[in-house]
Amino acid sequence: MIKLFKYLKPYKKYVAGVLILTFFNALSELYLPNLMSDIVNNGIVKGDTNYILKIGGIMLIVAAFSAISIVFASLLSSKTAMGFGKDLRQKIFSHVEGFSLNEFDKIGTSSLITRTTNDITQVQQVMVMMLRMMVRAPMMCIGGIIMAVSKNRQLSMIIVFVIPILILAISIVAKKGFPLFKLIQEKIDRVNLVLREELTGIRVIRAFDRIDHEKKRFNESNKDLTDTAIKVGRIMAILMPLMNIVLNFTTIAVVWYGSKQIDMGTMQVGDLMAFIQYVMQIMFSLIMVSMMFIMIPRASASATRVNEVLEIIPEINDKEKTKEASEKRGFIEFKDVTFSYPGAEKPALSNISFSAGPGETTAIIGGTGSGKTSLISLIPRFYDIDSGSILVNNTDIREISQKTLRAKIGFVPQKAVLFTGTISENIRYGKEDATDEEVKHAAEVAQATEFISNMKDGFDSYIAQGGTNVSGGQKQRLSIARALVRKPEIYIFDDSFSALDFKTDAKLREALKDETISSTVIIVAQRVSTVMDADRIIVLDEGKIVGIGKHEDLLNTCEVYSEIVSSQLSEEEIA
Ligand SMILES: Nc1ncnc2c1ncn2[C@@H]1O[C@H](COP(=O)(O)OP(=O)(O)OP(=O)(O)O)[C@@H](O)[C@H]1O
Repeated sequence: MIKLFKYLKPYKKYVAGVLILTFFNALSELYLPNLMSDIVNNGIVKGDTNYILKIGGIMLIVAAFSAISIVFASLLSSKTAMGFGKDLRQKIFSHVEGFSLNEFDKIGTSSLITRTTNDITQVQQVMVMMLRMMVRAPMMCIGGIIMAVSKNRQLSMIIVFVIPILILAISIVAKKGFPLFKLIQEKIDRVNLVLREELTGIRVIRAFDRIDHEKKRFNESNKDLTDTAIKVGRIMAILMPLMNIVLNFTTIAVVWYGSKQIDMGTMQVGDLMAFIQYVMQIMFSLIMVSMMFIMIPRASASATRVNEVLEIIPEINDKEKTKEASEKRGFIEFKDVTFSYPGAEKPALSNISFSAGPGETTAIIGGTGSGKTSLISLIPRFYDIDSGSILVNNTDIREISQKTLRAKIGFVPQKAVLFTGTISENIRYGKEDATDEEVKHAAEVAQATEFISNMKDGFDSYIAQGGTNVSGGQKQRLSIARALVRKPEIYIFDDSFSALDFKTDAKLREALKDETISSTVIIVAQRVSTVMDADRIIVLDEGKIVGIGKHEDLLNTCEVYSEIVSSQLSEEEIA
């Protein structure tokens, strides 16, 4: 958790303020019983009303000072903790933004969400408590002991006897509870994961009538979390009554021996009353420390999880000195590229070599799992390759900054992703400063204008979370428009026409021809009709190129291609 303290740096003035204010608060609280003993011994016992009023007045001032200082200390500590949480969430978010897809797979989306929300809140809560208790608890404990000893040395022996008992009790309870805290956070992760899967997969769950099964799965993980939390709660619940028993017995002992001393005339009534208050203060400060001991392990389990994310060094980084790609536009070259996913037994792609240039359309076809998506994911450097090189405009993509590289690319993913916001906002995602004309033009080329104008608010119509209020084909067209508005050097379409009917697919490809005349186009497709006209067709099979050329050539030379073609087209279409 200490590692996270560096995020407190911007708030050091606040932290200093809290420490100073709690210091004064503790001082005044330690002073109050002393004043009370004075009022009893010299005012009440002697019947001196003036003295009572005078010391009473001072007591009121000290109490008011104590109250004001604690109010401001609370305010500052809350501000610090909230700011700390905000900064940390921001830090995680921007760090995670730099992750390659491998790192996302490693931690998992659900866990990343829990870590950014719940885990940070745990750390934040303890931060507030620590700020307030760090100075106050030791001061009240040590100060209380000093004051108590100064009031009566003999009676103080009771405290010496009780403190080790308390410390022992706290340590036993804490030792039992510690391991369970980490477990709780992991179980929250699990609940989040199940919930996420169930919410995103609700249609499949209903269609396959698996609601009962999913309910059971959620109940199991929910119960698991609850059981662990109850277990921790039970262990921790012992602590408070235990403390109270010790506290009450201590008070009884103090009153017992104190009254005997008063009887013998070796102690004054006021001193006994002050002594009892000091004992209370010592005990309460110990209770506070023990509460901190309860919360710190949980927060430190959370802090470890947060640190795990922050300590991941993204595999894909820009070199210190990045090159600008040359003046050339849109040239792509794969030179003997081999790539494997981490932990995979064999490469997803082996010895891939080809080149593509502006004004050309390169299509990639192959059976499912043949490596098409993997291949095009390498161009924007979503993953780094094992061997070989990928050149864009004659420069290795590892030499160019990721920002420069990606600015050259208009990427349309296999699964269209839209963001909450209006249609025009979604299209403008490709180019922030696109004019209304540019947005409209992109929509037109993507064959989206018709359905957009049929929507209630046209381009201002609202896209619901996850794009659920538009159809699959409409989503695809909007994500195509988003790439088009960028006017990039390189277009990558990953099976992006699959949800379109044949007519729209043909119209869209026709409109794209004019639009992409000076750009390099790479299209991944399952349909032969989509790739037939391409300048170059790459046929993939089990991660290897088994054919490369034009449609007519491949029909005669590539067995895999002719099999795909004959399974899809009629004799006349092939000719
Ligand atoms: N993130 C990943 N981690 C590990 N292996 C993966 C990952 N993504 C894909 N693979 C594996 O790589 C191989 C190629 O997958 P890829 O998605 O590139 O195929 P594809 O040709 O695009 O298939 P489809 O047409 O079904 O989309 C498959 O065997 C797949 O199991």
